[in-house]
This record gives sequence, structure tokens and C-alpha cells, in this order.
Amino acid sequence: MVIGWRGGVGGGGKRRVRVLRGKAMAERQDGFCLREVLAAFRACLTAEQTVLMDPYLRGWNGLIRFLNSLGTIFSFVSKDAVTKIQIMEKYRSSDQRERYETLQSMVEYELANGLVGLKNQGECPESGCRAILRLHRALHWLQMFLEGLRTSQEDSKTSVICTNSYNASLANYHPWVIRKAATLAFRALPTRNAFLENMNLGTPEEAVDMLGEALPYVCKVYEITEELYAKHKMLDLP
Ligand SMILES: CCCCCCCCCCCCC/C=C/[C@@H](O)[C@H](COP(=O)(O)O)NC(=O)CCCCCCCCCCCCCCC
Repeated sequence: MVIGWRGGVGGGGKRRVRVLRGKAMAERQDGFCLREVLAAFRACLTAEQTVLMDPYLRGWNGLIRFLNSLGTIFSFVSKDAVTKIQIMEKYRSSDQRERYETLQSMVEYELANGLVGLKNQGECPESGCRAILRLHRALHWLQMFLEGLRTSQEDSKTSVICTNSYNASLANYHPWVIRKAATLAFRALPTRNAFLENMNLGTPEEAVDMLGEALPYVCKVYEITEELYAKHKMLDLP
């Protein structure tokens, strides 16, 4: 299975307009394409069923770029995610970078050296295991959201798909005030087709096809991480 977009139209610096099926559609001007994000999650997976850290973080940075393009209403979400990503990037450029090459090597290293903070958050506020767990939970939301978007009807509301997937995943770990702010922000999401077009994967139909091909890789990354954390009883890290 190859992740790629058959249409082959990349983003560009200058504003361009292309005509698809008789309908004019403005292209994104920032060159963002969700294909690269999805390919990054695919690139995380190794033959040994480990998860490579660098493409994992690259995938997340791409998602944040997309999130930021949806408006400042999501700043509180992206700031929190960026804090977690930066913790990991710092480790990947430190003397300990090899310890953080994969999620598996990170877990092994931090557990063996008492760097996880198993009892309370204050113990190890910059624990890599903890930062990844927060992103991992958000990946569950993303997986459900994109699957919901992919399988929904054309007239479905993005805000409803987003709220449902949030309530079934991440919301369980958030206090009331965050849940409230998140569900209010979801109301600002564009329509389903505008959202799909914003991914820069072609027409909404092409975007749906692409998601169908690529989502299994995101799911696999999620499953491997979930098993790893379950094995070490770290799914509830404070
Ligand atoms: C498309 C709209 C995207 C909406 C995003 C849905 C997720 C809403 C999450 C709200 C998080 C609010 C911020 C704060 C959270 C923290 O309390 C909480 C706990 O952290 P702590 O233990 O350090 O205190 N943090 C977290 O749970 C991590 C949240 C990370 C959320 C990252 C979400 C990134 C979403 C990227 C979407 C891109 C759209 C992709 C579609 C192509």
C-alpha cells in the first residue's frame, strides 16, 4: 500500500485557483498538505514494531500547523501540544538523543533511571513518557475524528463529528473547564467539505480515499503505543 496522492498538485507560494469538476476552489497558500503528516506516521513504523520518535514528532508538528491554520480559537490547544512536542525535541537534540530514538527505547531508559514520575507529576515534570502519553491520547481522538470525517455523509457537521470523537476519547482526561472550552471551539470548525479541501489532498472524494489508505498506519502507531504503555502500567501516568 502506498501513501500518495494521485492528483499530484502541490501547494504553492502564490495564490492559485484550480478547477475541479466544474467547481473553482482556492488552494492553500501555505503549502500544507495532510499527505505529509500521514506519511510521517507511516514512517514511524519499523519492521521490529517499534515507533520512531522523529517521524512521530514530525507528524505532530504537521498537525499543529494544520490546527493553527484553523484560527486562533484553537491556540490554547496547540500551545499545550507544542509544549509536549518541545519536551521531546529537546531530548532528541540532547546528549541522550539515542535513548529517545524510539518510544520503546525511551520507556526503557526513563523507567530504568527513575525519570518517569509514576506517582505524581511534580516528580518529573519533563518526563518523556508523560509527554508522549498526552499526545498518544490525542492521537486516539485524531484517529476517531478522521475516521468519522471519512465515513460521514456530505452534509454532516464537522463540529458534531469532532465533539463525538472528543467525548469518546480525550474528554475523559480533561476537567470540565477544558471540555467546555474545547466543545465551544469545535463550533467554529468549517463544513465537512471545506475541512476536507483544507487538507490539500484534492477534492473531498480524493481526500476521503487518501484517508482510507493512510489511517491504518496512524491506528497501528496508536496500537503499538497503547500496548507498550499497558505493558508497563503507564496508561494513567499523572
Ligand atoms: C480539528 C479541530 C481540532 C480540535 C482539537 C481537539 C482536541 C481538543 C483538546 C483540548 C486540549 C486543551 C488543552 C489542554 C490540555 C491539557 O490539560 C491536557 C493535559 O496536559 P497536562 O497533563 O500536561 O496538564 N493536554 C492534553 O490532553 C494534550 C492535548 C493535545 C491536543 C492536541 C490536538 C491536536 C489536534 C490537531 C488537529 C489537527 C486536525 C487534523 C485534521 C486533519
